[in-house]
Amino acid sequence: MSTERGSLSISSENIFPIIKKWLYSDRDIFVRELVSNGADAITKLKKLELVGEAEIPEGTQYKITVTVNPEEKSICFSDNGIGMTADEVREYINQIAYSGARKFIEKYKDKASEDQIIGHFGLGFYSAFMVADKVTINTLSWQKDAAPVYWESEGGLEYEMREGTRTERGTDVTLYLNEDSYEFCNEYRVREVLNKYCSFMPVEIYLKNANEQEKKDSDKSKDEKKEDKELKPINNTNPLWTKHPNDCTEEEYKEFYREVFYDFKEPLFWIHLNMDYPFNLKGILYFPKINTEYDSIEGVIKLYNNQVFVADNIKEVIPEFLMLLKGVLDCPDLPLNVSRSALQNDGFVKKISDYISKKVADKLSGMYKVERENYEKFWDDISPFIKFGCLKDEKFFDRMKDFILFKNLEGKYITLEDYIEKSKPKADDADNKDDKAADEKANKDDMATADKKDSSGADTGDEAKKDSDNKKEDKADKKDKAKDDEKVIVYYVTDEKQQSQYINMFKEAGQEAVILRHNIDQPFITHMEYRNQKIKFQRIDAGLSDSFRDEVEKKDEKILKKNTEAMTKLFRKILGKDKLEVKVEKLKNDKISSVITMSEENRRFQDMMRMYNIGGNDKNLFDDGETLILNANHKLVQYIINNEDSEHTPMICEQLYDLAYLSHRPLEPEAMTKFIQRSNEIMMLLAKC
Ligand SMILES: Nc1ncnc2c1ncn2[C@@H]1O[C@H](COP(=O)(O)OP(=O)(O)OP(=O)(O)O)[C@@H](O)[C@H]1O
Repeated sequence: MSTERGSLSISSENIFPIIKKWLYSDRDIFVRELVSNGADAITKLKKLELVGEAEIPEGTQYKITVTVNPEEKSICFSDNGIGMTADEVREYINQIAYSGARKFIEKYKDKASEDQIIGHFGLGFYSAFMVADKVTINTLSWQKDAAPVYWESEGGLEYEMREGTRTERGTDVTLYLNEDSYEFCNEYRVREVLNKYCSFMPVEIYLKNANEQEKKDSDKSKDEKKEDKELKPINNTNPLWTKHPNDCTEEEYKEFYREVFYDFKEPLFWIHLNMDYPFNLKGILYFPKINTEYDSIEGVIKLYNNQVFVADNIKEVIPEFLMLLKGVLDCPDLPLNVSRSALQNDGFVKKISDYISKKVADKLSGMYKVERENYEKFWDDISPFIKFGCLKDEKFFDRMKDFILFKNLEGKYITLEDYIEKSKPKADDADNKDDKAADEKANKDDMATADKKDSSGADTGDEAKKDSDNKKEDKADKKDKAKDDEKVIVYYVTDEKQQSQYINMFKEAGQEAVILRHNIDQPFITHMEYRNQKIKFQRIDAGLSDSFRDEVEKKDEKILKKNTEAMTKLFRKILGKDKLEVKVEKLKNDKISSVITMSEENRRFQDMMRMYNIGGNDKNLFDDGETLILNANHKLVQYIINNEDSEHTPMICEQLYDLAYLSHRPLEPEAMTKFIQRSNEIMMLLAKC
């Protein structure tokens, strides 16, 4: 073959600046592209062998060798795949590779900076020119009697082709690096890049340093040379996700997790996705052990395309809440050479995302049904993730809503249904009692009306019926309305230490409450209320139900009212809080002197204001809506009621207020200082010193 020269028909002034800018952040991508080309060449040859077209000597070890040469400032990608004939080089390299690049640029030239492109697939061979001034190809086709071809191009605009010298089937692509890219002839740097992109490629990849090899060869004995041959590939060609789940052991899953995520804490459990239809998707999602004390949980989902790494955490493909997990996903069908915004609108991508979300919900609900014990054991770790998923993905919420657990005051895990069931009998009893009484009354009224009308002698049978019907309708209306108002209240605790006084009261009254102490719980319960209009969450200190109070006789009621008025005046004056609500009540637990309650709405609103730092030092804003309940069954309260003017009353009032406040929310610094001082004074009074 005579030497052949030509120019590559691309308009150079457009292409380079764009590609350079576009690839700037991850120039190392060329390694992935060239190794992938080698792997494709091997896969093609294997296929030809499979269909009986190509005859390959037995024992052939397919491999790709990446050789760095720091002295020559080059890097070479060598494979023993299909190779190319001169015609193929003309077609695939001179035309297709370049026309591919050109098409690509035409499509993205206006968007390159803003609209980031996901995978850089599609650029392939051309990406070599991002780091190299000169690129050469030495190739020999698998075909019988094929002649070797040598090809070179400087700058990627013109090429030269002639007969080559290669004697073994396959292709070498050598890049003579430009000054800015010398890092890519450093063995460690290249190893790093190979580990990033090629750790799980399906063909063995070896990394060599040409200079060291030469040195070793000259120094070494024969035995040592043999050792070199047993160099280990840098990759694992059969990553666990490619195996059938039935063939994987627990230890293998754990080891793979350590290997990929360098996390030496064992994962809680995992989901192995293995699907061929209607799209091809394989992967393993791990639920890592997390510490719920910390707010942020960061996971990583690695996305692969046919075992070639594409990127971490591509949110267009992976449901956002899954980013809290750690995992690998291999999806060969993904259109990765398109822009991110195109992916967002891609129905197919949406389907994948939905499928993954469904699989995760299936696994979790399956665990709930079959391995409830394990599910409970993991609950504290997985619940922030599940709740986040419920907030972000309505379908996930629908699938998971019956499998949300709540830890109650006894430390047992119950579902919302369990909770409702437990609080139902009382409500039902009351309901039934009321209904029965109302029914009886309505019947009696009916009869009385009928009697009356009858005795007057008028033919009012119909009217009486109408009247009775009206009453019944009225009753039904009222009942509906009552049902509407009668939401099941789910009481909850956010801080077991701080709210211990309320917890004790709840426990004594046999009242159920659940513990919701994670940050995600507030938005989550708001969402639950929105989705389930029959329930209402209420923090344990939002109010006291009748079950905490003594039954009060009529005459006592009057006294309590009078005391309430007196104490309101007194406390407002002493504390200087003229909006403070005070109530004197008879609480069953006579060890409790004072409690503060604040309506759920007010507290949520104030918590939100605090979170966003609105309202600053406006104390009045935050005192708004609180009620101080004084227990008339407690001796101290009785004392101040009876001794409003005593010398110690102001001190006792302040202390009672602070003690109640402490169970509700931490004291502000100034109040805390006063509280400590006052406590000391009280002890001094006790010690009479
Ligand atoms: N190492 C190789 N051995 C054999 N043929 C190769 C090799 N490298 C490239 N080719 C040929 O050159 C063509 C163009 O390569 P290029 O990398 O530009 O695009 P591609 O591999 O087809 O697609 P992609 O953009 O996904 O990489 C390939 O399709 C292949 O036919």
